[in-house]
Amino acid sequence: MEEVKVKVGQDGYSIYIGQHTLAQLGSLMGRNGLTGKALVLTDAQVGALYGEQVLGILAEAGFTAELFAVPPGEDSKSLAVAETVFSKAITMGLDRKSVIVALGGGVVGDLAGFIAATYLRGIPFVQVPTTLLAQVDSSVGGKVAVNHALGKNLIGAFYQPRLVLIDIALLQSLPERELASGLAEVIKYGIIEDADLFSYLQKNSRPVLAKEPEALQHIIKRSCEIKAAVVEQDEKENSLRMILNFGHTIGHAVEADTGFGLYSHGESVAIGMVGAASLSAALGLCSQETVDTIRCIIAQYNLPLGAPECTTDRLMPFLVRDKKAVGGKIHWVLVRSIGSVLIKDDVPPMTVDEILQEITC
Ligand SMILES: NC(=O)c1ccc[n+]([C@@H]2O[C@H](COP(=O)([O-])OP(=O)(O)OC[C@H]3O[C@@H](n4cnc5c(N)ncnc54)[C@H](O)[C@@H]3O)[C@@H](O)[C@H]2O)c1
Ligand SMILES: O=C(O)C(=O)C[C@@H](O)[C@H](O)[C@H](O)COP(=O)(O)O
Ligand SMILES: [Zn+2]
Repeated sequence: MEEVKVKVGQDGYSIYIGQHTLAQLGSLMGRNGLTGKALVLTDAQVGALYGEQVLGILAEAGFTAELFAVPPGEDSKSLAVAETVFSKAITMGLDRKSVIVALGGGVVGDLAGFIAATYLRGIPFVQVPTTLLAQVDSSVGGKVAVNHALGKNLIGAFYQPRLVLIDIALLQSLPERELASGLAEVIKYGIIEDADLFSYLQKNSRPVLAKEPEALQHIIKRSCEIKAAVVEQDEKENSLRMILNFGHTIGHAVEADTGFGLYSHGESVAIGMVGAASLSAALGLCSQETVDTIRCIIAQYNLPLGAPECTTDRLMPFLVRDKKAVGGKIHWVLVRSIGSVLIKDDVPPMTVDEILQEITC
């Protein structure tokens, strides 16, 4: 098992990464000062696969644990579903020393973190991510939120978990489409920070798509290291952290415009990365070759390059509501070359319009 530290807040926390690590959940929680009651929040699909096993592991470590499953899918990241979880927490008698364990993908993790941040004004929570996307991205860094019909993640907080336990063996049951979705965020890390990771992905699509443990361990650890380093420097997204949002300005607009479900989060980010790369080239910031390289890796990992269901007019209002916008100015994360990005807040709306036309045709 490898360990990546996230040095944020008073004590920071650890991300534990390995094969068949789940059995150590209870002991790691104990070692990190957690005891008492535990509410394991999951979705119905993940709960059916791993719920009983996790309850057993926690019981053996002395926790009084109960499972609560929400419906699978993005719709569960809502205030309505959060309300049902709050009711469970209250009837179970969770107190400030109790813990919420997020067992699932990014939907469960973001929802569980939101509940943990607000229930009794904050109780500890632990991330046990079960999708690749959650293992490389959403379980780390403390962005917790639910959606609003008018936009993604509009109601939330920065609230860090007490530990993250990644068991790559859990990915064996993950459907291909969900694996690809997580790979979109790994491609993102390559573009924003690490040309070597990008080149590893270009050369190793076979073992990665075949879920070979060595390949998974490599890309997950590297992704967590990159995210941890960024979050340590700018936890609340005042500047540097914006780079983790590469592809998300358009990506979130695509997700919202298609009703949160037609395209998964990772697929929407893939489309958004194509848009952001084309925008960068249109502004003379990167070469057309860089755009083609990005399009090529996205296609290599079976991810979409555009969203023909969307229209420019409908996407525009979502862009303005991007959380990186200040005073109506959108902060775009743009690419210079693979491994290097920059932030720009003076992109002409006409150029954005042209790029949106391209990705929606
Ligand atoms: N907080 C952050 O920093 C952050 C970062 C990236 C994404 N996100 C959020 O994460 C969410 C997307 O997360 P996701 O892609 O994990 O989607 P998800 O949580 O909806 O999971 C995808 C599907 O996979 C199933 N699943 C999960 N684990 C499984 C397993 N091991 N085996 C079989 N099936 C399994 C789930 O039941 C679900 O149907 C979005 O809401 C996005 O906004 C947050
Ligand atoms: O951790 C971050 O910071 C990110 O931007 C990671 C993104 O992959 C993630 O989708 C995040 O939830 C987006 O946040 P938002 O602030 O744009 O809602
Ligand atoms: Zn994302």
